[in-house]
This record gives sequence, structure tokens and C-alpha cells, in this order.
Amino acid sequence: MLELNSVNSFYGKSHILFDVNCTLKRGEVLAILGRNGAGKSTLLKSIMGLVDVRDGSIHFEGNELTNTTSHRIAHQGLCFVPENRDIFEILSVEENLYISHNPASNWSINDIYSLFPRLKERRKNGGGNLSGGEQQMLAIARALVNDPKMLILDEPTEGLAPVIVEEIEKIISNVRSTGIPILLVEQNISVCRKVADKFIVLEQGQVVLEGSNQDLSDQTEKIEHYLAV
Ligand SMILES: Nc1ncnc2c1ncn2[C@@H]1O[C@H](COP(=O)(O)OP(=O)(O)OP(=O)(O)O)[C@@H](O)[C@H]1O
Repeated sequence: MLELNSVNSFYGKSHILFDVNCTLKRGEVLAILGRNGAGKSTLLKSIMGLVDVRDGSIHFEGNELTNTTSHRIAHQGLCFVPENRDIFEILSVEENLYISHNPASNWSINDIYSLFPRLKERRKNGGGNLSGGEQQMLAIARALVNDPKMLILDEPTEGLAPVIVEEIEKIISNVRSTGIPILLVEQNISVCRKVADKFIVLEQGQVVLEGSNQDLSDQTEKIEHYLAV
């Protein structure tokens, strides 16, 4: 579904990503690991058309996305959920969902409430009054009502309490089971072990390690070495 082939990305003269390859199929979760500054955000921005990809290619469902406008990429069904949990704080949970709802979406607001019972409980609350975990849920829910073909989640569990992290893990697994592929930037290996089918580790803009879900357990030490500050 998504295929990156020898992607080289730049900010002006700074060469940031070097020959990055990865693929993501329907119903899969691909985790992207790497310490701060390793190039994870640049990889997401390359896919979303926000940085200059000077060499290599990016395809989604066979269509070339390399250096296409973000607007066209979003139109293809790639939906980016940023780390800052982009929601409307002055609107209620329900209003946030209705404002993003695509009438042709496979996801009704009730489907969302079944997947996110906590959002149902909080549906009249203002977006700005939600906890960090609830805001993250709402950000994912808003992406879903827009009927995405693929989700890109940027550090969805960062700064959340363990019990909320578990809820987010369940949500990711439930979305995965509907067939929607997910590209997940995540620093927490334990989360990756629970939800990811495969992973890559970035270091100074290069893929230095990749593997399956099983490898996340078998190669924990090696992975932690790349994540250590
Ligand atoms: N707008 C920019 N202009 C120039 N260099 C940049 C820009 N944004 C990021 N970089 C550089 O690109 C490299 C990769 O940064 P990137 O933000 O992709 O890393 P990251 O793995 O997402 O880190 P973090 O977890 O801190 O977000 C870093 O060396 C960073 O300094």
C-alpha cells in the first residue's frame, strides 16, 4: 500500500534522510523508532509532502506521492495525527467529531463511541477540558471520521499514564483490525511490541535496524542501544 524507495530528504542544503526504504501493507502497523533528531518527523513529513525529497520515491496504492502537495496527499486518504493533538479546544467532543465527519465515511459517530467509550462519556465536554489521553483519543477519532485509508500517528502515547497508554494500544489494535494500515512513530518499545507488526530504527537519517514483531522482543537490547541518549 505504502512504499518508500531509497528516500533522500533535505531541508535546504541539509541532507537529513539517506536511502530510506520501508513498506506498509493493509492491516499492518509499522513502528518507526529512533532517538530525538534521528529523522522520524522528517520521514513523516516526507510522506506528507512537507519536505523536499530529492532522490527516491514514495508510492501509495500505486500512485506516486513524491513531492506532491500535502493537499493532494491528504486527498488520497493519508491522515496525519500530529503529536500536539490537533483538536478544537472551544468545541465539545461531539462537535469536534461532527466538524471532521466525512458524510461518505465508513465510520459513524456511533461507531466512534463504541471504539472510544470514554469519548462517549465526555461527549458534551469542551475539547480543552479533556485530559491528555482523551485529547489523543479525540485526535485519532477525528482522523477516523474523515475516512482515512491510512493513519500516521506521531508519538500517540507520549506523556500519558500507563493505564491510558493501554487504552491507546487497544484503540490502535482495533483500528488495525479494520484493515487500516498505521504508521506509528513511537519511542516506547513495549507499546510497539503490543501493537506493531514490524519496525524500523532510524539513526542519523538512516535505517540501521528493521524487523518483525518477534524481533522487538528478541532484539530489545540492540534497539534500546539506538534509543539511549
Ligand atoms: N526545519 C528544519 N531545518 C533544518 N534542519 C532540521 C529542520 N527540522 C529538523 N531538522 C534536523 O533534522 C534532523 C532530524 O530531525 P527530526 O525532527 O526529523 O528528528 P526526530 O527523530 O523526529 O526527532 P524528535 O523526536 O526530536 O522529533 C535533526 O538533525 C534536526 O536538527
